[in-house]
Amino acid sequence: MTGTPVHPAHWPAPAASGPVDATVTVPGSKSVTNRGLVLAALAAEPGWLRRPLRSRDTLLMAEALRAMGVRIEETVSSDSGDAPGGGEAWRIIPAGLHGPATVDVGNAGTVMRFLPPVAALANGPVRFDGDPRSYERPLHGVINGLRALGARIEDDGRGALPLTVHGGGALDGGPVEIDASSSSQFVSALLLSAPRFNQGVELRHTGAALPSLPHIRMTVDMLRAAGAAVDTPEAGGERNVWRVAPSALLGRDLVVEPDLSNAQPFLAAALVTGGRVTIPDWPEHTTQPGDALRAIFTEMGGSCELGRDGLTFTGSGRVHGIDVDLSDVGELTPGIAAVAALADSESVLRGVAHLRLHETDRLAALTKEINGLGGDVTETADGLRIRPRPLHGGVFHTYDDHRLATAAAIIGLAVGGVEVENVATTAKTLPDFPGLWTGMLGTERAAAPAPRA
Ligand SMILES: O=C(O)C1=C[C@@H](OP(=O)(O)O)[C@@H](O)[C@H](O)C1
Ligand SMILES: C=C(OP(=O)(O)O)C(=O)O
Repeated sequence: MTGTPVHPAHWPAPAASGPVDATVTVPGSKSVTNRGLVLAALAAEPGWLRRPLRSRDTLLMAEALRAMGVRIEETVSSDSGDAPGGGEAWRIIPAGLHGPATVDVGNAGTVMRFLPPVAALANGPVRFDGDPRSYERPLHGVINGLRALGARIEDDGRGALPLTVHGGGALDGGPVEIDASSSSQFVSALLLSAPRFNQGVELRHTGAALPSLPHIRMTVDMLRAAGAAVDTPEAGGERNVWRVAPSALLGRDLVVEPDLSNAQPFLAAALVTGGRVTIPDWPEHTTQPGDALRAIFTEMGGSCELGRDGLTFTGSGRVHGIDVDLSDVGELTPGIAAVAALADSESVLRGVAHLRLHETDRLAALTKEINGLGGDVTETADGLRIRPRPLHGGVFHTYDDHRLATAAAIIGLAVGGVEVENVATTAKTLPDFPGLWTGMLGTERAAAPAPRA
């Protein structure tokens, strides 16, 4: 392990003493939970979310919907937590949406983008505010889009928080063009509420490349599963256009998949230590971007098998660099950068310029912090170039970014003396990350691997 912390408030990232061999149950998906909450709140009847993620981002979403009149009851069923119907469940009971209300978005992209359209459907003013960083994250696509669709919004003209949506109880809807090149969440936001707009929506993205396409597919899939008619005329040659017809939404009974992006550090631990990690309940089919880790980490030196027990990822003991376009799966970048810093060859991570506007400027933060441990990372116009170097211990700053903290933990497995500043920031999307991490390490195989049963 790592000895005395250099700063008592910092978390000494545990080094692995051998190959990890663990099964890690990862909590529910942030993206599915927060879409599920919004769709259930807009539905015509009550619904259930089972195994929801309970983390800062999802609790802020639930609190905001409650502030607008929705009832959300948190229950723990006495059935086994392993059964699809067992464990924690939230019952969502929609009601007439109303202001006055205040919404704290924290630093949750899903809350700051998905809820202004909901507020436009409410009766009365809804004020949006959040962490200092939320003032810097782009929101112009949602603000401009909603105004074009008939909403009244009071803001300071920067295309960002804070703002007040003066809901009129209904919204015209209709055709609208936005530039969503800085966040796919602008598109998801307008689509999620669109069945409740009088004319639905015909949404067209007009800017440069659109990031995080799997997250838009997740929005479309979940809308359809709730009974909405969504047309994506891509097949007819019309790209970046979505049509949602006005309709009532059904109350669903939805079991939330594990968060595959939060599975990343655990899979990375298998890769970096040449060990083996199983993630139970890995879905066979999913729109979550984390599913891409099967291919990405395999290319970086491991192998994986999807079976009855879940996804088992096995490291080979060697870690290779990678040249990869991450525009579809940008939220995986910090974890991939951490593994790349420990690889046997150079990596180039492309297509993720929009990460400069995430929880922090992730490209600058990863460059500074990995280089602070002796690494050689340079920023490119749209990503990172990472040349592995022998690393040493030191403080890894996290800038209130959960994925910076988990990236630091990955590096700490292989590099003694890494101190993670504010590891508690992982609570944005992952309750008790340090507990899960040390639990995984508690099951490390001894230096000589024990025979498998
Ligand atoms: O819709 C979603 O649930 C998300 C979309 C993506 O946002 P961007 O398109 O802004 O990168 C992703 O990075 C974020 O973590 C979650
Ligand atoms: C970009 C992320 O979050 P947000 O939903 O706040 O945009 C993320 O979780 O990596």
